[in-house]
Amino acid sequence: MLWDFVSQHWRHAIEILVLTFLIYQVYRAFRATRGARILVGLVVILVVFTGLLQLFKFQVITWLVTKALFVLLVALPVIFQPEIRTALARVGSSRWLDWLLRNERRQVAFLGILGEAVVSLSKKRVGALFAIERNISLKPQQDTGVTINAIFSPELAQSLFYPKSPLHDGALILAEERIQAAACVLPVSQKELSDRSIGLRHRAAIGLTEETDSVCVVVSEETGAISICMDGQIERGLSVEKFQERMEEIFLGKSKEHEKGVSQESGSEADLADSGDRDLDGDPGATDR
Ligand SMILES: Nc1ncnc2c1ncn2[C@@H]1O[C@H](COP(=O)(O)OP(=O)(O)OP(=O)(O)O)[C@@H](O)[C@H]1O
Repeated sequence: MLWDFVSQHWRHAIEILVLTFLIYQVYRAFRATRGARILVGLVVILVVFTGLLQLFKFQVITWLVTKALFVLLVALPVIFQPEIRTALARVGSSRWLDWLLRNERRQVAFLGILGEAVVSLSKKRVGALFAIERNISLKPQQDTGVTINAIFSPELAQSLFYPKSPLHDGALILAEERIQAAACVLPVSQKELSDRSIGLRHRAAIGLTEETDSVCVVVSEETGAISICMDGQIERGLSVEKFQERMEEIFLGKSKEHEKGVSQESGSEADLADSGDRDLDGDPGATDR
């Protein structure tokens, strides 16, 4: 009985909620403007008038009012032009937009710090493995290491990976732009890689990204080479510029024009999947799938 009622009317309930929300937002945007009273007055007159017409069933007047309403609808944006501009300006500075912009600014700052840390570790040939949490929680991997829960800074990252530091072995887990834990053990990929020289640090990065949607960044202790792992793929031997570019693409959704050129040169995604390897930047580094 109740189920029948719910299955018949759930769409109406959603419609009512959406309309209520929209009407309230329009009211909020307009309430402090000069035209708000005119709008309220118009709506009241319209409701009363339509009610009376329904009650007395005056057909000709109803027809006239319907036509006039159409003209009014076209005229409304002209009459309320200043109010609409103010309301739109308010939407532009709304908290939602602020939140989105702030979020992007935080991500940009985070990528800047990560870039600084990675470049410095690479120059000094200090081995490092960063695992960046996205939608899937890395709590199980965090629990294998030592909780840090600190603001992420290049200096702290370098100290943690410093070879004589007690926490330098294993991965640093980053989540919500903070260092959550250090010396974490990641699942090592078992798949066969075309490059057999790939060691455990890189395999652990591949392994984690096979199991989760996280992104891993590896700095090789041997060569200082920078790699990015995502979806079980590794992109190796990235230049600093290429690394920054790829990270922006992954986290900010920014794609650079000339990347199209690179992908055209090195073949489509499907070709790459077939070949099993791909060169990302013409360096000796390759991508293993
Ligand atoms: N399962 C794991 N999870 C996290 N880190 C790991 C794991 N296994 C190994 N490591 C890290 O990798 C280091 C060993 O790296 P190894 O030399 O085998 O790898 P590599 O991929 O060749 O890296 P590099 O180029 O830096 O030498 C260990 O000291 C440890 O810090």
